[in-house]
Amino acid sequence: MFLLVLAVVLAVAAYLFADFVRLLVRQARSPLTALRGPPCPSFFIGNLSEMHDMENTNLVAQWEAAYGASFVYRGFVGGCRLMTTDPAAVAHVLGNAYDYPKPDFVRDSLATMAAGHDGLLTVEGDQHKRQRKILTPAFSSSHIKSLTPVFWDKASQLRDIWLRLAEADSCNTNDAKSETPRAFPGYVRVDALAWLGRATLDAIGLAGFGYHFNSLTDDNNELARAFSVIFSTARKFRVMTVLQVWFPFLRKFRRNNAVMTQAHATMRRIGLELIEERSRAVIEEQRRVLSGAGDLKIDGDKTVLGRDILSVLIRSNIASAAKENMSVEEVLCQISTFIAAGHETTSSALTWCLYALVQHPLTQCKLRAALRAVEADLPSPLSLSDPEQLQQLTDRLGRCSYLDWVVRETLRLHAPITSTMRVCMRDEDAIPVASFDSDPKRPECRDRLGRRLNAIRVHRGDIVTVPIQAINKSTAIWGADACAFRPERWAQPQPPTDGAKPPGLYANTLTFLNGNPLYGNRACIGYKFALIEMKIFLYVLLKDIEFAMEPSMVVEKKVNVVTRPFVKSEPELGNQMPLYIRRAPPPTEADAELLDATSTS
Ligand code: HEM
Repeated sequence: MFLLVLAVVLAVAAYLFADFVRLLVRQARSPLTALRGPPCPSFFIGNLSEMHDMENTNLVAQWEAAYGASFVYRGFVGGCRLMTTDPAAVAHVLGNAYDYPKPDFVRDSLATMAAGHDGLLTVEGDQHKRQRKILTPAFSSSHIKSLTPVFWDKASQLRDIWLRLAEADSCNTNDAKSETPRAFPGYVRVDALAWLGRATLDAIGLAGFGYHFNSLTDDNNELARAFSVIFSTARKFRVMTVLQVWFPFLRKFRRNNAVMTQAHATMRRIGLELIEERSRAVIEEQRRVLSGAGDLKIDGDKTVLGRDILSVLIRSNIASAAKENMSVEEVLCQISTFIAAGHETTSSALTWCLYALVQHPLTQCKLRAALRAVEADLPSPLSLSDPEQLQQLTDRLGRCSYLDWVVRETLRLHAPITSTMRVCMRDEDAIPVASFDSDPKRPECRDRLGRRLNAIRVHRGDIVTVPIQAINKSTAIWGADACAFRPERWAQPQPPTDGAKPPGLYANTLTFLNGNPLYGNRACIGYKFALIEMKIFLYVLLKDIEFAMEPSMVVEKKVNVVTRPFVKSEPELGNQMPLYIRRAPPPTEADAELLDATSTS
């Protein structure tokens, strides 16, 4: 017995050792070793430890200033990874997404967090192309527009809850620290992150799957609890995590406690019930259409009985040729993928937007004036049950420039996903860099010996990091005030005005990434959903509520896939955004002047 155990241990050790040697050889032969980069503080984990806090330390900007737009940092056992803020290099990597997929340790980590191994976020190649084609109709502008009543409803529900809290005795609130400081008489403290998280979860549940989480009013929904367990179990930075990156074998030894297993089982059971229910409804819908019963006819999304994304996905799935269909397992993974991808990203964006507005009270006042002007000549009060009125208002919000500028500036400066990683799967490749002649402000790309490069050579297995947030606020792209929150910069038609623009899908930023339908489109499929949702929430909340923050409070960013706020002086409260709220005073004549300022800035 002892010998058998010894043999197994030796076999495993030999296997790991061989893998380790292969890794060292591959890393040593990578052409990336020729590039410049910061010193490596640790042989074992390279620069990874200092990068953990890079959204607060502006580390990438410091590295960019020292080594240019493309340089290498070190990963596990000194492996060189390319980091680039160069628009041409980023465009090449994102534009050839099927040759530059997410590394398998990233996919694996996203899959175990919630997205599943067969969801759109984690699949690659032909499977991704097929899924994206089936899912695209569910995210068309017209379809997203038909989902807006859900956003109006949830935003109004949150506003009413906040106003009730604000108007009740502040000592009676359930929020963590209800004591109102003297600086804010008449205000009450709420944790905006938690409340917005609940509201956006409710919204994705209804708009995505016709499922009522009711998390704004009920703490006990079992699916909401399952998701909260899964998200909060997101892994901490541990040596084991680093080892699992390179030795997939070790991923089998992840700590998966009973609560987590139970949460996954709940997610699966409810997901299957939802699919069955929706499939039955869609098949019945089609049967009635084919038999000529009732007044139903198939007319794109307009015949939707349930307008939710899952119904459209099932309908689109049924309409595809059999070999193009998604399996039940794949459909199941889309449910958790959309909840994972669409809920905390949007609540993070909204939370950071409110943060930016409390830091810039004049902008908050201007935005409120602009929002109040949107409904100036509509019958008042707004009726949520009048779809025509809601549609009219949604269209007007779409045309409110100042709201659009605030949303763009928030998503530029506070991208909820701050970086992404890709791995080269071509045997070798030359990643182009922006030429110095086309963009003289940009530092040239040079190797360790100081030689100017027109392209960066990479081999299969080389990792490329795209620092989304750092590119969004790069001074080389956005100018000297790149780090300032200044919505007025969007008064120009297409900022940034000179130099090479980042190859982003939205507002010349990389917040939603970008893609190429032929070679791999990994851009955010839900970006129109997120933008409309954000605008409706901001309209409903800002119009009636005034927000403030204790000036002494230092808020930092903590990145765990999504960026969340963290108050330095209150670490025991974890991620939070403590804001002070009160009912906004009625409009005054000064609002008209503010409104003028928004249109002339
Ligand atoms: C402000 C809100 C949002 C932001 C900033 C955001 C950002 C992103 C980013 C950066 C990616 C690419 C990730 C990568 O490849 O590394 C992505 C992908 C994705 N997003 Fe979003 N997202 C948001 C909202 C949403 C919403 C509301 C949904 C769904 C309802 C959604 C669904 C997805 C999906 C399914 C993918 C994977 C797409 C693919 O690989 O083909 N996102 N998102």
